[in-house]
Amino acid sequence: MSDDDAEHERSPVLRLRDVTVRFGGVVALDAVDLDLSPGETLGIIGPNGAGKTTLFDVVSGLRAPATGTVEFAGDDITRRSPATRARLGLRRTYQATQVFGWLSVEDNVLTALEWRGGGGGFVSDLLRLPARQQRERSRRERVREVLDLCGISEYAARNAGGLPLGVARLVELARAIVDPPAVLLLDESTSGMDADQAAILISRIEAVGRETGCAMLLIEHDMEFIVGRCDRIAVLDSGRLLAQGTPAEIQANPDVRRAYLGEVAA
Ligand SMILES: Nc1ncnc2c1ncn2[C@@H]1O[C@H](COP(=O)(O)OP(=O)(O)OP(=O)(O)O)[C@@H](O)[C@H]1O
Repeated sequence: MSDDDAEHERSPVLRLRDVTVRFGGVVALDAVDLDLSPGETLGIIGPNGAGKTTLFDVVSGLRAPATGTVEFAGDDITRRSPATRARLGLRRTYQATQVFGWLSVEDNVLTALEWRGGGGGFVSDLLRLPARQQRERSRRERVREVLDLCGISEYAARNAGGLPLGVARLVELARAIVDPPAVLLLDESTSGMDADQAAILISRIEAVGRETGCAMLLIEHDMEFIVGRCDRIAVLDSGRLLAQGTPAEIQANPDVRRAYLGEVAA
């Protein structure tokens, strides 16, 4: 490996500097600096209103910060659209699932591949050229692989509308990773689920992390998952980055215990 390659592997895939977001008088994010390394899993925790969702909105491009920058793989993407960011390899799932209810599960995942390009173009579609058919086959194969990885192969032909919440979230996960991401943002994936559904989803998220090697940014209220699965944890409180570190460091941090766990200083 050359020095350049080694440097590239070490440099953050996502870098936030001095990111501030205000809503009128409310400072939702206050000069936040944050780095995410390639392949790393970083959990974002904090009390209600701490700024977690706003942070995801800034990273995914739904909200422009008042000040500060967002860099992805070394490029400044602060002013890039959410669609451009997704195409670059920055994907997000939402608390409210966003599947197309009128399509099959397989087609839901296929469309996530299609809109990111490589569809062969209109003329190719019209003439049904062999190259186009070959691409279609390999795309379907890729979709099946991903359905398998997410544990939802048995639902492939089912209409995505009206699926149980746990399965719908897995469809969304499949859509986010079918074209392998560099960074995956998971927003409270397990919210609204019972413990069994949540455990299945968490094990699939872990499998996705292992298989794709993508970096993950997680907002999650399941502390067992956050502590057990994340390489690092960042704690937001009233828009400020209160602390970041390994799960053990965060669990032992007195400021975090006070702010997040409501502990009173001795
Ligand atoms: N669109 C908005 N307009 C006005 N204020 C907003 C808006 N979005 C967020 N806020 C405020 O910004 C602060 C941060 O909100 P945010 O939703 O990012 O927090 P959060 O940590 O995700 O909270 P929760 O855990 O409850 O989802 C809060 O005080 C919230 O009321």
